[in-house]
Amino acid sequence: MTAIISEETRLRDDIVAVGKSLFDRLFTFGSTGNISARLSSGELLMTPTNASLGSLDPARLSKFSAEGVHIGGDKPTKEAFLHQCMYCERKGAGAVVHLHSTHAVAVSIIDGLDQEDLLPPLTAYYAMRVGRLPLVAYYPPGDETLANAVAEKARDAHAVLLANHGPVVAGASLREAQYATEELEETAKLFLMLRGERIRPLTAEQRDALKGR
Ligand SMILES: O=C(CO)COP(=O)(O)O
Ligand SMILES: [Zn+2]
Repeated sequence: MTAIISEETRLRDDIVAVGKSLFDRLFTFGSTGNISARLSSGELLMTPTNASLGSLDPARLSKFSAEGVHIGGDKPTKEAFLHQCMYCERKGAGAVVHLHSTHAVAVSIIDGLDQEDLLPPLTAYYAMRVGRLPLVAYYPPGDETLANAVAEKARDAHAVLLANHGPVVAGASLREAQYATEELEETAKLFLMLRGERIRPLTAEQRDALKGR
């Protein structure tokens, strides 16, 4: 007999697998970071507050109705409003990943970078998966007034960097959000490694040639 696995069961398992993979590879630490994903009904699954992404329980993920009401699972991440505001601004988003990945956090603390586009297009994959990375001003974690600041920046960018905190990235699918978050972190690492060197980022023409890839 073939078991029919529902969309929700599969998505719950995917969130747990992506969380564990990111945690095991040191993309976030302790109980930091949170993940959400959207079901075709418009309902959202989210990681619970104070949970380690390395040991999530699929049955205990928080669930929100399409109208944004918490309807099941453990108490949701304190950044639930942040995830919800990304879905509002990014209509095609199927998932949102927020991490405290070290090199991206370091970039979020450097003064004097272009606040509308923090990192140069060092590689083709950064240009393809992230594109532009604006900075969102500092707010304490879980501060709901952060939503307006994020909404403003997320209107024209699917990845934003919270000052002195970490990245928030939307993707059409959970895998796309994961891959873009990883690309962002690796590019932040490259950027820090190359500080003080004369560098040769992609030109505008080279970037344009990547559109649609
Ligand atoms: O990253 C975090 C806060 O910004 C983690 O918070 P939660 O444990 O509430 O998800
Ligand atoms: Zn955080």
